[in-house]
Amino acid sequence: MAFFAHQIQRSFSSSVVRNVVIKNVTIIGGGQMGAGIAQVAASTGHSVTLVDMTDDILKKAMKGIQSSLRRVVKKKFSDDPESGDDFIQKVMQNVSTNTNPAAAVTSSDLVVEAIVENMKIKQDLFGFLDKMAPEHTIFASNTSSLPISDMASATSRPDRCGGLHFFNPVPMMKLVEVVATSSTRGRFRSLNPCLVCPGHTWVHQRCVSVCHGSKEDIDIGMKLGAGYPMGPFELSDYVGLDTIKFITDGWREKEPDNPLFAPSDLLNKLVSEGKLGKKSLQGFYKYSK
Ligand SMILES: CCCCCCCCCCCCC[C@H](O)CC(=O)SCCNC(=O)CCNC(=O)[C@H](O)C(C)(C)COP(=O)(O)OP(=O)(O)OC[C@H]1O[C@@H](n2cnc3c(N)ncnc32)[C@H](O)[C@@H]1OP(=O)(O)O
Ligand SMILES: NC(=O)c1ccc[n+]([C@@H]2O[C@H](COP(=O)([O-])OP(=O)(O)OC[C@H]3O[C@@H](n4cnc5c(N)ncnc54)[C@H](O)[C@@H]3O)[C@@H](O)[C@H]2O)c1
Repeated sequence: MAFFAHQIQRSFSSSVVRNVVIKNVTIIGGGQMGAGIAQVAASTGHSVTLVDMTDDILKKAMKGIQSSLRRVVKKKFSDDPESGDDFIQKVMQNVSTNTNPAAAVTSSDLVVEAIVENMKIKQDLFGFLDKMAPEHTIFASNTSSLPISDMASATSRPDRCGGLHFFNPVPMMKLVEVVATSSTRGRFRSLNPCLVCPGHTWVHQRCVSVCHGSKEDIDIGMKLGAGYPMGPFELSDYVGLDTIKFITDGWREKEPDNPLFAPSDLLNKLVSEGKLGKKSLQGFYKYSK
């Protein structure tokens, strides 16, 4: 994770990208993923600007980063709590917030987008930021399922666009997928991580066909029998049911006849009722603050 900013550079053959020193990182979207990415970027010494639409959202994000850092420090500095406090203070000093994306990218070396999983909204953002950011700035998306090349096409810098797909919760998960496109001609081939993940389609199939009344059994079964830390319904709540819906609707648009991607009435109902999972305190399960 310490070298996350360099991973994207290593996947590009272009010297323009490879020679950029990444110091200033702008994260657009201060939800669960954006806040986590801001935390790891700031913890590895980068100067981070976190952007979202309102100050309230950003305040909540900063609070979340601070409490996650406390959990990290509890382990990392278990025998030296004072150094732990210093670490938290230093990391928090590396993060500033802004509700104005244009101002936030003026001296950015790397922008990581972590907003809603919707191509049109992401393309609008990429197109807008392209006009505001310096020429050398690299654009990355944290998308779960959308083609990076379609976002890159909204910019004049497709050779400097890629994917940095972090996993949730970012401070705990050690995997980051680096996604290149044909324009970046990198060492990595362009891929759409979640579109090729059979586990996820298995979950979808189960949810469509058998979830009525048996989610607890499925979750317990997968934890006890397969060693998963969370069952598929718990994990869906953790990811966010709105995000899951965006992803699965996108799959269906691409392959309308594939029975694996048939719509889930239950998922649609929960999302329409604003039951988005852990972040709204209700999804498949109920949660307390
Ligand atoms: C109808 C439905 C259709 C479904 C279709 C499916 C469609 C496809 C879905 C695609 C989704 C794609 C999403 C995305 O693109 C990709 C992803 O990110 S997938 C998610 C990947 N993440 C996981 O799989 C997480 C699995 N869970 C875990 O690993 C653990 O449960 C946990 C989250 C680490 C929590 O651990 P627990 O033991 O359960 O709980 P604890 O609270 O005790 O935590 C343990 C340990 O971790 C520390 N910790 C936890 N969270 C944080 C944090 N945010 N920051 C810092 N530290 C954290 C905690 O302090 C504990 O430390 P300890 O006390 O042990 O020292
Ligand atoms: N949730 C996960 O487990 C997970 C894991 C990996 C990747 N992702 C991807 O990360 C992205 C974000 O997911 P999330 O779970 O953090 O979502 P989230 O709903 O928690 O947060 C999204 C944030 O983006 C903000 N936002 C929306 N449009 C914006 C705009 N135009 N400008 C600035 N801010 C804007 C929202 O206010 C919100 O705070 C999605 O593309 C998702 O697919 C999610």
